[in-house]
Amino acid sequence: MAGELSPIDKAKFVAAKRAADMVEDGMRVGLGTGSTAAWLVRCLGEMVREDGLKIKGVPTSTRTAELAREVGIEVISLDEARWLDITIDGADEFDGDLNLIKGGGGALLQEKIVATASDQMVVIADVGKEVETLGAFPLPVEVIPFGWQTTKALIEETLISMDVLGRQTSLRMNGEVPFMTDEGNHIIDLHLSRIGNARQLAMVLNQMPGVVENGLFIDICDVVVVGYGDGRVELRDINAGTIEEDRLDFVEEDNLFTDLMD
Ligand SMILES: O=C(CO)[C@H](O)[C@H](O)COP(=O)(O)O
Repeated sequence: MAGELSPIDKAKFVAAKRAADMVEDGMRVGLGTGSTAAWLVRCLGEMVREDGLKIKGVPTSTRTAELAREVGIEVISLDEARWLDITIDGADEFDGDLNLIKGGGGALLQEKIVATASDQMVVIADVGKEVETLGAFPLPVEVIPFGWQTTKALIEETLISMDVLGRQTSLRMNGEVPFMTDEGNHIIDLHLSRIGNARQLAMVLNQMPGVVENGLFIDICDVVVVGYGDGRVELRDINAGTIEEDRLDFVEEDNLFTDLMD
């Protein structure tokens, strides 16, 4: 039942539901990856089925593509869409400038390509993802499998030369085998605790041979919709410099929520 959901799940749900209201008929929509983004896809699916909303979705992972099709959203590729009106995605951390760490779900490469090809990137997150300084969440770096141990060592040396706190790195695993991204790459997680200069680190990492992309999203996100476990949502808009507050009643009144949880 709905009442059994944790406050974090409720927070994710209200953030997703509020962001779904930003999607209009005819839009090409980037669909993020992760548990919060999955709520968004379900909300949009309901709007397509029940309200006749007409959108085309560009998923950022095979997981999201499957879910989007399942709930009735028309799926197209980024190359078919070329440019998107909006991308809505989750995040692992966001700071006061709306810079992000993403890639906890391993989809950072497609997520960054899709978000960058959008008029607007909206992040949906529970309030626990808000940080003063990025870095407590391990920073994912996507690397090609060829020579990954050499790339890992190079990253460690660079972290030392940049005087970054906490220089441990680990290859992400999927059970006994290295985790594989949708593009057939591996992920090295950087355990840094605190990233002093995220902009510089993002640039340095991407210059290394073997590195495909890193999970720092700098100056990409426009709006964060922050969800709280009691149903409140806040919209933080970096361009307008505003914070809007709203409240959604998710337990009694939302059919999607109760249907899914029953
Ligand atoms: O970047 C991501 C996937 O690559 C996700 O957006 C991020 O990990 C947040 O996930 P969740 O919504 O499940 O907390």
